[in-house]
Amino acid sequence: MGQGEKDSADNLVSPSDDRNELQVEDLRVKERCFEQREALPGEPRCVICGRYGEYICDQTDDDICSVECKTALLARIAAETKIPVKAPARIKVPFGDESFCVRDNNFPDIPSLHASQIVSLRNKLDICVKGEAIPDPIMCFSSCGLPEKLVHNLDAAGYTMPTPVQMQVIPASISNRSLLVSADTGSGKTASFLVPIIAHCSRRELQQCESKRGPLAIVLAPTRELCLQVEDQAKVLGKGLPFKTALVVGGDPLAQQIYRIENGVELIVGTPGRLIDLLMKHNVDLTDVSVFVLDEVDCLLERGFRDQAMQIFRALSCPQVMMFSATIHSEIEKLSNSLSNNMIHISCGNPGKPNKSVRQVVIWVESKQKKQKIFEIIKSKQHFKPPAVVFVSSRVGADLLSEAITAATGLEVISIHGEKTMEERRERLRRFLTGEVSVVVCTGVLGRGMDLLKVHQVILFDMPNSIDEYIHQVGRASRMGKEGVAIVFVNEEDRKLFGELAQVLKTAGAPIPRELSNSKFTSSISLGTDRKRKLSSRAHS
Ligand SMILES: Nc1ncnc2c1ncn2[C@@H]1O[C@H](COP(=O)(O)OP(=O)(O)OP(=O)(O)O)[C@@H](O)[C@H]1O
Repeated sequence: MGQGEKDSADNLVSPSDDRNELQVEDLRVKERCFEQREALPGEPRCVICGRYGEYICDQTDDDICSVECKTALLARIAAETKIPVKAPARIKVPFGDESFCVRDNNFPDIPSLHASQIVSLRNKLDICVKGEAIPDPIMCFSSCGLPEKLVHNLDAAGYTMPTPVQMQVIPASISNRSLLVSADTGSGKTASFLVPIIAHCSRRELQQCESKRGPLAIVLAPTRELCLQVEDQAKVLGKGLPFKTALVVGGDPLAQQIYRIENGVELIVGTPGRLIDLLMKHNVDLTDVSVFVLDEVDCLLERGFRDQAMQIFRALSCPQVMMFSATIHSEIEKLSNSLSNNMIHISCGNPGKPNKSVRQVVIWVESKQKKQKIFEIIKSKQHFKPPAVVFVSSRVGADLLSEAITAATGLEVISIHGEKTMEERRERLRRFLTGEVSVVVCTGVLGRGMDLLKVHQVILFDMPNSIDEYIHQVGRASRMGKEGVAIVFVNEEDRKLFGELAQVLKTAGAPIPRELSNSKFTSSISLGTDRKRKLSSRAHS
């Protein structure tokens, strides 16, 4: 079919037709929207996913791109006009054999949300969306055509229902849209990109469209620990499906990583530096990569990483791009629009601020008193809530402080930072996560994305370099909305952050130390108070 030609929808098969069992080779039209290309300027767009609207739906005359989108369109209309649309019989298959992958039902369940319900659902869940033809949010994992084994794995992982960010990101991602997503720390962003990736890779495998091919998706993250965590979660959710992963980070043997990729993986999770190595020096074939995720995107597009991330992006053949962080600013938004057109912006909860579930306790501590202060906290049964993470600003500081706390309190305290070998970082993180050790002193390597499940207390011994890093570090104390505490040491040396810190504390309703609120580096704007009136009243007193 020539470009721009419109095929009569008579050739389109709809779920109500007799032939429920579509055979790929029988299809003369695109079955799934990801097979369809992006619409060129001036071309019709699919009313469901926004890709090239190659066909006209025979029942509504709308532009659509595939059988899948036709189904979604008819289902939505049926839901609105309450005409029951016969959903295909689901094939129940026993999950005995781990290696068994279940053919997913080819058609999404009937979405039961009316247009006005969608608006109120988004309002209620603080989901803000910006873009064209945005797919409706899902209410449950089984309502968007995921492989049944994947839904089973989600349930087994305790994910009984999607979080707000997952409700909106998963359907948008499955519709192959490029996304820029900002949502609170600990709100489930990782699964929101892993679930569609696993579904996409499993389908490609099921269709056996090519016997030998390269990886299908890449997730980029700024730290090795975060890559480890993302890959672990991918393995858990992809268990028993035709889905293999490769971890590509510095510090691990390069040859093993290349060998694993060349033996066939669906997903690569890596840090920019090592991935560039594979691309440039070892010519790993990434032509089949159709999904590119940048986790902690604001960090990856900062000076140090940006060139590498863009170099990897340019080596791919115009993939679906999905970018995630809890702190995304306008500069990142502008840059993201250059990576893909027709981008959907999704914002959930209260991003750009510390998670509301974290109680911020900021105390003024002179640098010379910091050690004594942290010893007191850790020795206090009332204030110390292990397991705890202590953030410092330097690698040497992490080693020295962990030794000092061990000596002063008798507790075994370990340090993690970039100078340690990958084995040491893995082993120390394992000991902390398994509860063998109850305090870890670290630099920013654990500051972003790390899902330190049992941690509900963080101590910022040193303030980080930016208020964004502050938001991510205090965010380690609360996952999925569970209460946590962040104890923060601040003094004059942190004056460049006083304004933003005071603003963040004021917004959260957290107490502000007098030295901070009275400092000349804390502008009245950040405190929302008129200091002149305050000073003149003191002049009279
Ligand atoms: N649908 C769900 N139901 C229950 N728990 C979930 C669900 N989705 C994610 N979780 C859990 O919530 C925790 C936080 O998830 P995740 O680490 O993906 O958050 P995040 O938004 O990426 O956080 P950050 O911004 O800090 O990286 C994890 O322990 C994860 O297992």
